[in-house]
Amino acid sequence: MSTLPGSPFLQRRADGRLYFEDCALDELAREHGTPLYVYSRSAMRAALSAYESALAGRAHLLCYAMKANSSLAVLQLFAQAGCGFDIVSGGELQRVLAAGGDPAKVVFSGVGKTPAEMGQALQAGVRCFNVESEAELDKLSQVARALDRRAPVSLRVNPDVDAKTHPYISTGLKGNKFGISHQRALDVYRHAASLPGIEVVGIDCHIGSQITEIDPYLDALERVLDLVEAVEAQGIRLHHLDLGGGLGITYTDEAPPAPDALVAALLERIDARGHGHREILLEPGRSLVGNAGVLLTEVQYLKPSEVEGKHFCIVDAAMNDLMRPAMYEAYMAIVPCAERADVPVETWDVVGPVCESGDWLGRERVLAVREGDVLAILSAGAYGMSMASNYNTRPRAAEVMVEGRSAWCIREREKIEDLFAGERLIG
Ligand SMILES: Cc1ncc(COP(=O)(O)O)c(C=O)c1O
Ligand SMILES: N[C@@H](CCCC[NH3+])C(=O)O
Repeated sequence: MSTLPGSPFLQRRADGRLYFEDCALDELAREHGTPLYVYSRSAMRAALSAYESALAGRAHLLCYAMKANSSLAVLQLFAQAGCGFDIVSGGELQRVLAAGGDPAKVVFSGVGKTPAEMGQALQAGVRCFNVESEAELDKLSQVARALDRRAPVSLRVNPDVDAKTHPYISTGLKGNKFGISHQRALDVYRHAASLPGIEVVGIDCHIGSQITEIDPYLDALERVLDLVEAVEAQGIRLHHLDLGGGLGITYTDEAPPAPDALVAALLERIDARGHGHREILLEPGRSLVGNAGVLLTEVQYLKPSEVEGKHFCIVDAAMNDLMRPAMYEAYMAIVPCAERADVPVETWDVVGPVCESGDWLGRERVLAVREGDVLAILSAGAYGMSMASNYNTRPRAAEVMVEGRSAWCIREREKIEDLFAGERLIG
């Protein structure tokens, strides 16, 4: 038995087959078809309890950043465990409610909240708006007044800290569109405190995603705490510190800190500066679900190229199912669901059927494969299905949740008719 990168719940057993918990992945592929996302409930729960145990004894709220994986059964799991949610749209709020989540544990982030979304969130009674600009603050005050309410607000501060991650997923540098610069934030807090529709309740910061070091978090925390002290010196009380999400996972050989190591380092610094009485909010996404998911795909054709050394393994999943490789050149491990010794090992570019040269899932992968084999793309639980599209009129994949020997279909495969159901011919 051997464990693969990322999750102790994913194992290659003595029979040469890959199991998620006690479910053989080649069997799930046969039963449900491919492409197929498979998630492990135990892996998600284990990731959550790593955060929860590190925060035990503290006033805290974990707000799962649901953009990472917003499937209802995933949200249901976190809601039942008592989590809140970090949302970025009215649609995400509706999903939280549909999954049984508590709106009073929801924080609403995002640079472009519309007045309609603000109203919807106020009516639902969200815990806090993480406001990202002065213009948004003024709009939110107006919307709240019109509803005869006051909107609970944190300012999302941009601390200008390098999270040392891919430029597309860095959010805390001064050139990024996110948050209010830490130099301007004190003035904006004063303005917020003067607005009739706003009630200042906290401070928020989120510096990026797939972060593999603790130091950028501590650098950001120092700036946030400097600001908290300056704001409170003006008589404006900040109840909670929301330190965002962003903790990375292992895709191949990355070694990010474990959630408990990150939380311990943050709490130590918070206590050392005399802020230990504040409630801590965190917004982890990827680190709760990323390693708890795989994408299964069947090999359609093997196409050894005439060009020296280029061999294509054409599979039935594509960039529309899993966008990370095409979008960020992200490395995702790819392994066969059942090992075979009857074909030679070759170096393959694993590509999808979509009509784009950028439609690849893995380059130069050493695999022994034949047509009809099922491959597993690992660590696909975050930013996989939630970023899937219908490009090339491809229906989105089905999803299965496993726990022990049980497996539940949590999302049916989309049908072609679903894709143009709302379209109209003219005349
Ligand atoms: C505001 C906000 N909070 C939390 C997250 C979660 O990030 P991650 O999935 O990297 O933990 C994101 C995404 O980067 C985000 O934009
Ligand atoms: N979609 C990105 C993460 C974006 C984080 C959202 N702020 C990824 O797959 O890595």
